[in-house]
Amino acid sequence: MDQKGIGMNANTSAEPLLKARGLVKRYGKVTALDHCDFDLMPGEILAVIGDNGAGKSSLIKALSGAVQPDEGEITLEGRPVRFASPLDARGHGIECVYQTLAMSPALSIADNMFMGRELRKPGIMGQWFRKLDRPAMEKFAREKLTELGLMTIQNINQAVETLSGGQRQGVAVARAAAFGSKVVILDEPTAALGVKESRRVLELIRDVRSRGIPIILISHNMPHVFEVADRIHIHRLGRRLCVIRPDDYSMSDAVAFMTGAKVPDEVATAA
Ligand SMILES: Nc1ncnc2c1ncn2[C@@H]1O[C@H](COP(=O)(O)OP(=O)(O)OP(=O)(O)O)[C@@H](O)[C@H]1O
Repeated sequence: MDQKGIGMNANTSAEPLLKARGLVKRYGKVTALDHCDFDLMPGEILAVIGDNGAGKSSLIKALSGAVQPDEGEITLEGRPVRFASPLDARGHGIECVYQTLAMSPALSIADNMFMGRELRKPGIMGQWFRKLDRPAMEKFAREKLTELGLMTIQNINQAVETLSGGQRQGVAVARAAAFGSKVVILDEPTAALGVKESRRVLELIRDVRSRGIPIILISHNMPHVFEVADRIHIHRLGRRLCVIRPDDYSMSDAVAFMTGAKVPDEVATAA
């Protein structure tokens, strides 16, 4: 079905930046994605919510190259894509920050920001002896963290294990935003954080959006979802049930849709 009838923001006329149609993912006898559709509009924060086991992770994994769907099509900026791996998806500008952050705790912030993309010294030292250009990496990391207002971090050479949970999440998001990403996917970014740190991460999510990068936010935290999301994709039984805007529905409506206690009306029809 198309997007008619869904109350949307100023992006309504735009084409989805990232779109999926009819995604199917089976694990043996379990159908984790059952002809699932998905639309991420340019510049929006799209929350993905759903009950445990509804298939949210499977959807995100399919969109970020961590699993290959058995059926269906994904398009990025209107072009069909097929991601062989998360690295492949990243190469196309899709950055995923997982719950279990892919960071090396003992390495510095600068090192973590560059993981797999280190800058080498110019000339023979870099090309043949693989010497890292540390000053350039530190400068870049410092600039990016400052841009996102994350310079509460004192020392760029500080090991990531010495950072607070919120700061770590910040580094991961800064990393995603710094490398020219087209889409940033955040999986439960506030799950392990305290109130103050969660606040900071929510602000950071808005900052990233204000830089024009759309965000997919998977979260079980309804107040956070309702606070930052432009639209909310509600996932149920392996597919998109509907998409709502936080202004049009209450949190209890969303939970009722998610659990099947209530059937969405046409304002919320997208599935
Ligand atoms: N690797 C796997 N092997 C077998 N079954 C799987 C695998 N991954 C997911 N599933 C199954 O697919 C279904 C959807 O799981 P998925 O993790 O995508 O849901 P979810 O909405 O992210 O759940 P949660 O909120 O609990 O993390 C579940 O029934 C799950 O058991």
